[in-house]
Amino acid sequence: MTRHYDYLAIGAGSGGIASANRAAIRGAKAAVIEAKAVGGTCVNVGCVPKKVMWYGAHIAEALKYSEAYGFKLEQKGFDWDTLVRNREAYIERIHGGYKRGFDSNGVEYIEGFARFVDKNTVEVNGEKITADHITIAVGGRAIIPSCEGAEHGIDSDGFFALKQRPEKAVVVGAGYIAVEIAGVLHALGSDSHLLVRRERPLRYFDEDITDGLLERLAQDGPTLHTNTVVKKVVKRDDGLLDVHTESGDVLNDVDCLVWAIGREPATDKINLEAAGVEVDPVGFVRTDKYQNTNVEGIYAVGDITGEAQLTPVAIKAGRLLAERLFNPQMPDAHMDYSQIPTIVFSHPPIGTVGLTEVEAVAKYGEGNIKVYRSRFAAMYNAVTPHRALSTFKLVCTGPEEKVVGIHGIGEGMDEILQGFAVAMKMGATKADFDATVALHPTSAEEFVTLR
Ligand SMILES: Cc1cc2nc3c(=O)[nH]c(=O)nc-3n(C[C@H](O)[C@H](O)[C@H](O)COP(=O)(O)OP(=O)(O)OC[C@H]3O[C@@H](n4cnc5c(N)ncnc54)[C@H](O)[C@@H]3O)c2cc1C
Ligand SMILES: NC(=O)c1ccc[n+]([C@@H]2O[C@H](COP(=O)([O-])OP(=O)(O)OC[C@H]3O[C@@H](n4cnc5c(N)ncnc54)[C@H](O)[C@@H]3O)[C@@H](O)[C@H]2O)c1
Repeated sequence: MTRHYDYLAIGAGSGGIASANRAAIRGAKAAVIEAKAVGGTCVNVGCVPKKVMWYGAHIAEALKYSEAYGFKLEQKGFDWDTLVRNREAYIERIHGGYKRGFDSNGVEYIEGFARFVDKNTVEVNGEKITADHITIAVGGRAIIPSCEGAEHGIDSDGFFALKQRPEKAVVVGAGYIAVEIAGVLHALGSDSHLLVRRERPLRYFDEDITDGLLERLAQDGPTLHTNTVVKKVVKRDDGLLDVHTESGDVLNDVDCLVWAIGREPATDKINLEAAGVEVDPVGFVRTDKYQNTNVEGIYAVGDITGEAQLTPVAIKAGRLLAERLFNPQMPDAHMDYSQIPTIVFSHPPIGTVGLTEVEAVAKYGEGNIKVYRSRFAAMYNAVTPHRALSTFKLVCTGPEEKVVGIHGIGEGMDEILQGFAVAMKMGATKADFDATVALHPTSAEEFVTLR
């Protein structure tokens, strides 16, 4: 007997889970197949453990500020193991929540690695499973460079598997993951080094914001090595690493090397050819705006599509796909990939939505852009010896000064952005921002008092 479903998601990560649950809620007989752990990258080796580590780093920072707030604390050290244990217990509870969600929605959870047999059939653990609609939601994995000794480094999965705090860590890369991991390690007490190939990390972010990041890194952050490319990694007899750069420098005595140079799609082992699904030269499954692949009845959502690689994007795309397929009220449902807000959990966090100043000038012309920015000391650290500046910025266009870009680096930016992203999505102008009464005293009020 072959099991048959109306809807089958391959991969129980953000996109697969969300789409299967929504399909079942809309009445479809749905299943999701997972090779590793329910929740996928985000829950197990991504957003969730990262944010827990970031909160740990946040507490370390608060302890540093505590003296200026009058606390006389005797610190007895930091126990990495406790933080990791509590983090993993929390993730276990999330797993339980997902399983209960499947049960209550009527989604079948199948453990195993799926491979296509034909356009309506996959094979899992030797069993053939068929479905009318199949969604590829298999996500991606870290890229490891090909330099000599690269195998001595770990990726972000390896970072979350660390049993103890590294003494000296080198993190290679200039994107979200590199900035976040290097920042956490620094705050938790490792001698942390961030190696970027060019002149700054997060090069595609608004320059005022990355200027702010550079300033903060120089004040209190991992040591930044710009224009630095790793040439080879040598593992010594004592187990430590020497990381050699193209320019001849060597970072010695490294006990943790993390590669964070981007992620690649995991489409190579699922026998897509059998289904006739085309991938781009990198391996991403390109879709139309309805998440349709080139094969009828096969869809793709999440990181595997090469679109903004963020959990809420995978979730929204997955849910909207299920609505389109199984909810007669929503035959045109599809994801709007414009104006996606995003946070980098640096120290302090960076938040951004819409166009950078450079992108706005390219799109609308220099004469049609008005930029408002504020550099200010957040009260939180201004009363301590660790006074540091935040940068908030609005990019506006046209005579009505429609807000097309919101950017900030500063304490609380991770929680501030969401509401402002709603305003921007609704087409808010600078005058709308100004007409809103400020919340005082907050950092957020800077956005409605910009001159
Ligand atoms: C370190 C890190 C930090 C991150 N932090 C954030 C953050 O703070 N905020 C944010 O929005 N995003 C963050 N992301 C990105 C986010 O995790 C991804 O965008 C999101 O998980 C993508 O969801 P997905 O469903 O496309 O894929 P995934 O979550 O990767 O899920 C794919 C699943 O498919 C499974 N699978 C693969 N092949 C098969 C197969 N053949 N059969 C069965 N199962 C299979 C995998 O085991 C995996 O569980 C982070 C990512 C990383 C790596
Ligand atoms: N806070 C968040 O929302 C969050 C956090 C982590 C990851 N993510 C998602 O996961 C995706 C992957 O993150 P990422 O940081 O791995 O990738 P990324 O694409 O953001 O950044 C990779 C960086 O590595 C650099 N790079 C590439 N090859 C290199 C090499 N050989 N040597 C040195 N540097 C090299 C690139 O220039 C780039 O800056 C992100 O694009 C993001 O969408 C999101």
